[in-house]
Amino acid sequence: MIKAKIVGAGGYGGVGITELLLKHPEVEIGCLVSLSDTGRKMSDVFPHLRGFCDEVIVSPDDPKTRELYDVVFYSTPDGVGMKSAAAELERGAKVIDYSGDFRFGTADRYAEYANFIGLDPVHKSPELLPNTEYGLPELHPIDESHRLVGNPGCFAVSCILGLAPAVAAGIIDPKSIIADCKTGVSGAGKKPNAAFHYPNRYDNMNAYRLAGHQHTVEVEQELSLLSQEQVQMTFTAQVVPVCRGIMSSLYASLHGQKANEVVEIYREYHKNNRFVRVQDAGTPASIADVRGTNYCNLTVDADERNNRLRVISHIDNLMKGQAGNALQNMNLMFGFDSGTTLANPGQYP
Ligand SMILES: NC(=O)C1=CN([C@@H]2O[C@H](COP(=O)(O)OP(=O)(O)OC[C@H]3O[C@@H](n4cnc5c(N)ncnc54)[C@H](OP(=O)(O)O)[C@@H]3O)[C@@H](O)[C@H]2O)C=CC1
Ligand SMILES: CC(=O)N[C@@H](CCC(=O)OP(=O)(O)O)C(=O)O
Repeated sequence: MIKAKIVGAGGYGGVGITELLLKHPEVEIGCLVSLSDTGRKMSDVFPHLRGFCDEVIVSPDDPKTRELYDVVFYSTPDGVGMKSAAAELERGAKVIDYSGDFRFGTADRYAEYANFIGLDPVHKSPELLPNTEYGLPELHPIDESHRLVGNPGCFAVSCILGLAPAVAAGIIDPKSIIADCKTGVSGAGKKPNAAFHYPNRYDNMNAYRLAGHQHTVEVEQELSLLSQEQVQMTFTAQVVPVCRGIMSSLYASLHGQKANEVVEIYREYHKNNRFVRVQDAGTPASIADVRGTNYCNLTVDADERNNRLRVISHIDNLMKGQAGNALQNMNLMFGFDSGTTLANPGQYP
């Protein structure tokens, strides 16, 4: 049995990993840390956990936080994990951070990301960066040797899994990619603000951060590793009035392949990726098929009239886009089966 600490337990990613770990046969939740929910039982903050997780949430400076936990999840905004992950690693813990803090392997790459989104470009623990892994196990095998993982961004997961086969096979022009991505409201986290007030969200939708969304950097980074050329894309994030789910519509210019050939390339690329399901355009698909699951469903197609790839990628932003993927990483980092507590079909409708 391993012990877990969850920092940011009071937020969506924190409750998400709590729900999953409560069902995990090899993990016990040892410590829940947050800011404004300090002193409250987890089940008072999230009543559906009553009787399942009545642990009291502690503040980041509580002595309990300094005990040794085998795994520490940072479900916190950018800039939190990078300040205390080194101490966790020194104590002997393994660390999985959900933010952008450990998605880049050098201080320069981190600075590029931070500058792109207007954060302080100086990483607080640059010495850790050579040992971090970009935590998308479908592209970067994760195993027991890994001690620090930067869990990817939610849109990034949907785009990278949906474009990697085409980029790796060289069947598209890597400068022609368009990612048109829609997310549910939970993507913005739990803290209320005016833009996410009910009247602004209900019966409404909008594109945002057109000047530069933070996930552009990691998608281009990861796809460029698979390509002979630097990948550049046009990325449009949109928020739509659903609670959880991402639908990314991905387009690029093909070099003449037919739809059935493209589907075969995708099936071959993802054949060992248990959480990626490839289907052709004849099969209906929606976010309802992945809600509450760790699956990424890819509908793969070619518009043969215009010689264009079209892939529709569906994930649950809080699962494969966040806590589910984090648990997949944890399973691999501790030598458990990657699907422990994750290999289930969710609930429908
Ligand atoms: N929501 C999504 O779809 C996805 C989010 N992410 C990333 O996951 C991370 C968490 O996101 P999400 O769950 O949506 O966010 P939430 O805002 O729902 O949760 C963040 C939590 O972190 C707590 N927190 C903030 N600073 C600290 C600190 N210094 N020490 C301890 N706890 C702290 C907050 O406490 P308090 O509320 O009291 O301030 C809150 O409980 C972010 O990095 C986000 O960008 C990644 C993929 C998808
Ligand atoms: C609706 C909304 O605001 N969604 C968030 C998704 C959060 C996320 O994935 O956070 P990271 O940057 O840590 O990956 C966004 O677009 O920023």
